[in-house]
Amino acid sequence: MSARAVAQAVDALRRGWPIAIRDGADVLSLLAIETADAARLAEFDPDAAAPVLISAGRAFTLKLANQLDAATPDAPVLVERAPWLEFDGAVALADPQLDLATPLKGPFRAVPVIAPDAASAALRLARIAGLLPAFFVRCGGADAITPADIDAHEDPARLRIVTRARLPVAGAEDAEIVAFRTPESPDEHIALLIGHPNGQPPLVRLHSECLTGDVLGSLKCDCGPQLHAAIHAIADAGWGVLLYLRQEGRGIGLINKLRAYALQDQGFDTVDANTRLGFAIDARDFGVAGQMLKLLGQDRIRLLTNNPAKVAGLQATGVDVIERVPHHLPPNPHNERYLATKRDRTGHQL
Ligand SMILES: Nc1nc2c(ncn2[C@@H]2O[C@H](COP(=O)(O)OP(=O)(O)OP(=O)(O)O)[C@@H](O)[C@H]2O)c(=O)[nH]1
Ligand SMILES: [Zn+2]
Repeated sequence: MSARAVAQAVDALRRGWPIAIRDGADVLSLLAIETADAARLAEFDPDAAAPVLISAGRAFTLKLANQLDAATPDAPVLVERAPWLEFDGAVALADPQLDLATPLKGPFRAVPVIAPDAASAALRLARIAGLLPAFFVRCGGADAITPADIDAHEDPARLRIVTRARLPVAGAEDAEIVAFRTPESPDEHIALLIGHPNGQPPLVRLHSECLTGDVLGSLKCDCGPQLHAAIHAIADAGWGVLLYLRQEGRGIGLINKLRAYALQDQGFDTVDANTRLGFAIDARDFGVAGQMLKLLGQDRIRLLTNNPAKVAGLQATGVDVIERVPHHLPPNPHNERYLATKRDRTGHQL
C-alpha cells in the first residue's frame, strides 16, 4: 500500500497536485512550485500564508543562509511567506535560471523548518520526480506518505533480473544484455556482459545514463567516448561487465541536468550549477550497481573509473573493489573545463 502511495505521490507532483508527508505526529501538505500555477496555489493556500520550502544550496545562493555546509546542499530551508512573495516570486525562488534576468524582490527570511524529516523527504521526492526542489507548504493533510516509504521506493533490494539475450555490439561481438528492474521504480537498468567468466575478477564499468553524451554525441562531457572505450577495454581484458545505470545527470534527471547546463552557459561550473539548483553535487546512490553485481554473482571486481567516490560507494554496498583502473579520454575544447572541475572540485584522479 505504501509503495503504491509513493508512486502516486511522484505522479501527483508531476501533475501539479499536492501531496502529504508525515513526520511523527506532524503532517506537511506540499505543492511543487514547478508544476503549480496561481490558481492551484490559491486553492492550496487560500490565506496566502504557506511558506516556501527550498534546499540549503538554493538558500545559500539567495543569501538566505550565511554558510553552506558542502555535505548538505540538499537540506531543507523554509522561507517565510512575505506579502510580496506571490506565485511568480516563488517561481523565481525555485528556479535559479531566472536569477540573472529577474532580480529578486526581497527581503526574504528563513524560519525554522517544521517537520524537518518530512521536509527533507519532500526535497528527495522532487529529485525522484525530476522536478526543482521547491514547494509551498502547509500543515496537515490526508493520505500522508512517510520518509520510510520513500526509502523503500529507492531501495534496490527488490531488484531482479527480468530477461537476458545475446547482444553483439560494436567493439564486443561476444556480449549478452541483462535487464533489471524493481517493482517500485520505472527505471530499467542494464548490464552488458562481455566475454565469459574466466576465474579472474571482472573488469567493470559503472556508466550513468547521459542522453546528451551517449545518444547525441555531446562534447560537453566525456560520457559518450567513455562508454565506447569501456566496451573496448572490457573486451580487451577478456571478460567483464558494463552496467548502464539510469541515473541521468548524476541522479537529478535529464531536465534538471539541462537546467544545470543552462546555468553553465551563464558561467557556473558543474558543481556550482547543481548546488544553485538545490541538489547534491552527486545525487547518485551506487546501491543499485552493487545489487546488480551481486545478482550477476560478481562481488570481487576491478573498477574502471577516475572517481574515488564511485569506488567507495560500491565498496559500501559490499562489493570488493580490488583495483581501480583509470578511464581517461582525451579532452576536447568543450569539455576541458568540465574535466578540470571534476579533477579540482570532486576529487577525480588524473
Ligand atoms: N548534474 C550534472 N550531471 C552531469 C553533468 N555532466 C555530466 N553529467 C552526468 O554525469 C554522469 C556521468 O558521470 P560518470 O562518467 O559516470 O562518472 P564520474 O563520476 O565522472 O566518474 P568516472 O567513472 O571517472 O567517469 C552522467 O549521468 C551524466 O549525465 C553536469 O554538468 N551536471
Ligand atoms: Zn555526459
